[in-house]
Amino acid sequence: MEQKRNAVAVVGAGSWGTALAMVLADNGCETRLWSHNPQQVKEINQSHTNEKYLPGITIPELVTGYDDLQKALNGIQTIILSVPTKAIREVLAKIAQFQKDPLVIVHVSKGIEPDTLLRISEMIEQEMPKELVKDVVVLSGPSHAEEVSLRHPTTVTVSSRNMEAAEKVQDLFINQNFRVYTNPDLIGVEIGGALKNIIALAAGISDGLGYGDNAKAALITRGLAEIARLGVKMGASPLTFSGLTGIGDLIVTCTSVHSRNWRAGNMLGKGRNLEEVLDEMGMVVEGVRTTKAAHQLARKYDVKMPITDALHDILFGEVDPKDAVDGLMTRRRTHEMEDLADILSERSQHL
Ligand SMILES: NC(=O)C1=CN([C@@H]2O[C@H](COP(=O)(O)OP(=O)(O)OC[C@H]3O[C@@H](n4cnc5c(N)ncnc54)[C@H](OP(=O)(O)O)[C@@H]3O)[C@@H](O)[C@H]2O)C=CC1
Ligand SMILES: O=C(CO)COP(=O)(O)O
Repeated sequence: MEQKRNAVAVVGAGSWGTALAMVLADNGCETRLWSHNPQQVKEINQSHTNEKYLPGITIPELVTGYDDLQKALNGIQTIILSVPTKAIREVLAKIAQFQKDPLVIVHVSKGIEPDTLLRISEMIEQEMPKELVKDVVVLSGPSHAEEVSLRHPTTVTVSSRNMEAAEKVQDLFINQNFRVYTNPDLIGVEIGGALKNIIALAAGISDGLGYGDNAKAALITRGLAEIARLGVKMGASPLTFSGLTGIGDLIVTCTSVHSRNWRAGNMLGKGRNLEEVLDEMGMVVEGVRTTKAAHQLARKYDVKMPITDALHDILFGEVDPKDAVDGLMTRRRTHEMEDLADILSERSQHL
């Protein structure tokens, strides 16, 4: 593989941080993988494994584990932020305590913060002092860590307000197994990545209830319609939702047993309760908090999001999943494309 000589810090050694560290190492980068768990760092450095998050996978020698965040970032210009959305502010606040030079911050998380309703790039800009941020870039798309760590062909997209920064990140990650595209639509890329987790939970529930492929196709297609309606109202390009970070990530997450969101939904559909499902997963299920945020966003932007609302009722209103599906199927009859067409026409009148 092509040899490059950058040093990069990956902040967060869960499934995704570890798989991305492997891609960087394959590209010849000196890769520092930080975890807040010293035992895990010991395992990474001694056995070159991360059994909890990527069982059976050997991590390349160019990846070194760090449990000291300041040491991991010493002399580093680019960090890959790979902790769950809920942990982002806490980790950034730690970095801001010692960091002196501006960083390129590449975030790879898929969520929206409830209550503030901020996308992750906005959370980073709010949490980090301006002088410590050179650029913020998002990397997103249909990419299960389990398959990336096996070097199976994978495609993702990077976006940023500064497309030169996005192109540098494209160059950092791209290789023969990991193809990286660019897209200037930062809002669309972040919204697609975050909201697909809601639909993946719903698809898991549908499968858990014993429904079939027709129901799954309906959820993916109508799920995409409501994600696009909200995204376009928030300023995204409608085209982005037909790309990797829209339909691409919906397909992979709604149809794969690797998806934690699908798996959690599947258990809910089989009658388990949310608390015990999250305990059993032991890994992040981003769609739960993002459902709360999207339910709030639908009201803020006055957008119809019936699948999100139904999932909100199941997760937080103790509505029985079967009743929620019945509710969706008996909604007032409607035109398939009308709402998005209205939103686009309203938007063009404001241009
Ligand atoms: N897994 C995947 O295939 C993909 C995931 N993503 C996104 O990447 C993000 C991370 O997901 P993923 O790696 O899968 O999650 P995991 O649950 O696999 O791992 C999360 C990691 O973050 C650590 N962590 C949790 N809270 C904190 C904290 N407060 N401070 C420091 N570290 C913390 C965890 O540590 P501990 O072990 O101690 O809990 C763990 O190492 C999510 O937003 C996800 O949607 C995106 C694309 C693919
Ligand atoms: O985002 C992902 C794949 O693109 C991973 O999805 P889960 O978080 O549901 O596992």
